[in-house]
Amino acid sequence: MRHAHTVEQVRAAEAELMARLPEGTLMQRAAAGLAATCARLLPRVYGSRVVVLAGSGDNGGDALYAGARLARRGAAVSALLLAPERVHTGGLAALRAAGGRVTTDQGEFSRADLVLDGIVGIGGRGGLRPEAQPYAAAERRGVVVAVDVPSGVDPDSGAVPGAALRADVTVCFGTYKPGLLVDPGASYAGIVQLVDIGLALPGAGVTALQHDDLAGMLPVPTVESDKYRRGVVGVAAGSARYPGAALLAVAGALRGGAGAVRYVGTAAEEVVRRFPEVLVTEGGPAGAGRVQAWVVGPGGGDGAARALEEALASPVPVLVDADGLTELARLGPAALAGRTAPTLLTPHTGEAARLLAGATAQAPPAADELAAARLASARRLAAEYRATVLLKGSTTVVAEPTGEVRVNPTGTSWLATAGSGDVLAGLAGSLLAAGLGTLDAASAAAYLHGLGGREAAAGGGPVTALDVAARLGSAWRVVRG
Ligand SMILES: NC(=O)C1=CN([C@@H]2O[C@H](COP(=O)(O)OP(=O)(O)OC[C@H]3O[C@@H](n4cnc5c(N)ncnc54)[C@H](OP(=O)(O)O)[C@@H]3O)[C@@H](O)[C@H]2O)[C@@H](O)CC1
Ligand SMILES: [K+]
Repeated sequence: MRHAHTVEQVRAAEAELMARLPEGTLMQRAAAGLAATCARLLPRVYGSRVVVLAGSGDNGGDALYAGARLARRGAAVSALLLAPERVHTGGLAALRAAGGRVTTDQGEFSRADLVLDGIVGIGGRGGLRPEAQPYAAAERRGVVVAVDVPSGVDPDSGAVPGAALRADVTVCFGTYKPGLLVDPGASYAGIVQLVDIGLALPGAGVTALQHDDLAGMLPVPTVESDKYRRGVVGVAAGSARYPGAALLAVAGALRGGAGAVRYVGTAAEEVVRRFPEVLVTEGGPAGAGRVQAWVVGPGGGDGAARALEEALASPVPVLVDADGLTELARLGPAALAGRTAPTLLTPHTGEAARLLAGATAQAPPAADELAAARLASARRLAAEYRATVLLKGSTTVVAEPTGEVRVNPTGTSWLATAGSGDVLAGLAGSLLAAGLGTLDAASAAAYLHGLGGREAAAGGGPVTALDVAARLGSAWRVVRG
């Protein structure tokens, strides 16, 4: 699991540790880890050209001290100072003492084998300032290593409010920052490496699953398992207008670990023809047999209102997607007030905007605003509806009403394809039926779905939702080792 902490949490832990250590110890730990990563990235340190972009704070100090360490190993290190009158004096002195120099030739940025971005770190606000903006657009031949955070990325939210420096590698200190894991910030961070500097941190509000976490979470049948013990997932999806959504949701549900899939709705004939193993019932959820979790809404059309009402009245977990969400936005959070079992909402940003409007009786916010602040948007929605919310997008995030968030590290932009969300809904519902809680089911489903998407897109071409569903089995095998 990757744990990410806010700037406020990092500052508090830093102050507590600094009070017990000789001055400068933390910065030296940070610089040592940074220099070690840079040395690994260079074919050889001796003779390579390194440029340090140094801003006015300790982030610049880290970069200058790391530059000094590389200079001592024979690199030709020069520093471009963004605020010369406020540069970190200790860092600059160390660099000079090691044979590094200050330059004003911005062209050195483009010629460097490696650039250290120490313009601004967790003290940064807003995008790059005018003096740093040319570097965001400049050509580069070497690798760019961001110090703690790519400059211009908001560490807490991942928002990129103006120009930012795109990194190939980000070396962060003490903990991950949420902005390194959530787009758009994550897309500026490249590969993120963590250097332990000894901070004692509280529980993380934002986490990201890794392969090992999935291996421990996914349901595994035992010798005593029968289909009912493994869970039956009910899928109320598809309509005369969108029969395909039923097939895609069922395709996802069949690969989520539940023992059986029960389909209710008007696409029953097509579903059985395609998937003979599925139990089918005409009508709505209320008249169907026993299930351990419901998925309602994909392609539901006019039938979505009734399916939603019946599913929400049941005492089992319910996942609401697509047309079910449109209906829920109309009803508002009151529709979930009487639920005794958990509810999982899986909106894209457009649906999230409608849901928020339904909760606040205000005009819906712009979907791109929600996407730019996706952590805050998902948290707000989860709090308003008192439900778990999986907000789809370039980084899918799952938020609990408590504010706890999991961000999904897998995925590919090829997943933004018609029907992909139907597969995800079926998969997550199946994991719910198999007994996972809403947070685990949603984040595990997003993870597997992302891996399936990556695998389907491995050749570099477009993928279809069915391609993704077909790869889910192998995604399970990958994470279970
Ligand atoms: N926490 C830890 O445990 C450890 C932290 N360490 C390191 O310290 C870093 C934090 O250092 P920090 O506090 O000095 O802040 P930092 O990010 O260098 O900014 C400095 C100043 O920049 C300015 N500024 C603001 N926005 C800007 C912008 N967009 N573009 C340009 N400038 C901008 C603003 O000043 P202003 O100009 O507004 O007066 C601000 O005060 C941290 O990221 C890590 O690298 C490690 O050494 C070890 C342990
Ligand atoms: K930086």
